[in-house]
Amino acid sequence: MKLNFFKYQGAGNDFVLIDNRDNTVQNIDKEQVALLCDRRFGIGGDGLMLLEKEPGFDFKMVYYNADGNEGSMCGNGGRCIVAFAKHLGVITYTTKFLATDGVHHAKISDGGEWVSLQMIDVEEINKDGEAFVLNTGSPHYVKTAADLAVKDVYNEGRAIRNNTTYKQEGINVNFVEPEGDGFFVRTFERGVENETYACGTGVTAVALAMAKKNGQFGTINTPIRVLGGNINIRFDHDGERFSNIFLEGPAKLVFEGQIEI
Ligand SMILES: N[C@H](CCC[C@H](N)C(=O)O)C(=O)O
Repeated sequence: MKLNFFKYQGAGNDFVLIDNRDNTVQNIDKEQVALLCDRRFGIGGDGLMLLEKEPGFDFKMVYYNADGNEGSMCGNGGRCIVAFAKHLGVITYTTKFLATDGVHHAKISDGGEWVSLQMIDVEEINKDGEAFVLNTGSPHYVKTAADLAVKDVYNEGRAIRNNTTYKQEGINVNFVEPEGDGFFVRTFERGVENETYACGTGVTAVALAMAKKNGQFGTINTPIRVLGGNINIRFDHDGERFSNIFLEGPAKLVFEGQIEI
């Protein structure tokens, strides 16, 4: 099968995107997705997305993790597929699309490289020892850390992701340290099974967990630095519920090409 692909990155979280409005990609298997995402034998990416037609929506986002398993919601992927939809002429500056966790609204800047994506509302934040556990479309573990720049995120994150509590379903592990008027965050991602340069649902989880931890209510704006750039999260917190959550950051086309699989 010959595929035309587009490679995007959002704060260094990178993805292979395929326009599947004509349904040429059907029953893509785990090995094929993993090969496309492989940085040595394939194109390379933290995940792969198909942009598909969906009645009542501008498009549907189908997301796979780099290991080939169909993943849950991907925030940076969501921002990249919005930029891709604009590039294809499917949308102009605003959109309503469907993803695995439900309906998403998004807005894209004039230049088409800055995307604000609404995330699902969150009510439940649990504790695991000192850490926070919540689902922002994907499951996340959030733990504060000191000297994050030199932390062994790969080994510590992998150990948490594979402990008896999380081994079966997996979890994304985020370490956070205060920085300026926001935070610095590093994430070990399930499905990539490695540290990535950014994780959108992850930084969203961090922003909400830190607001809960610090007792912040009202409309909150949280700037977060990740290894691949800067992301902003704004949301409302009424003490019970987090709503109007927006994940904002860059989404850029890197290159496009054709590959035979
Ligand atoms: N990189 C993604 C998360 C992908 C989800 C995945 N790692 C999982 O939970 O299976 C993001 O920007 O939100």
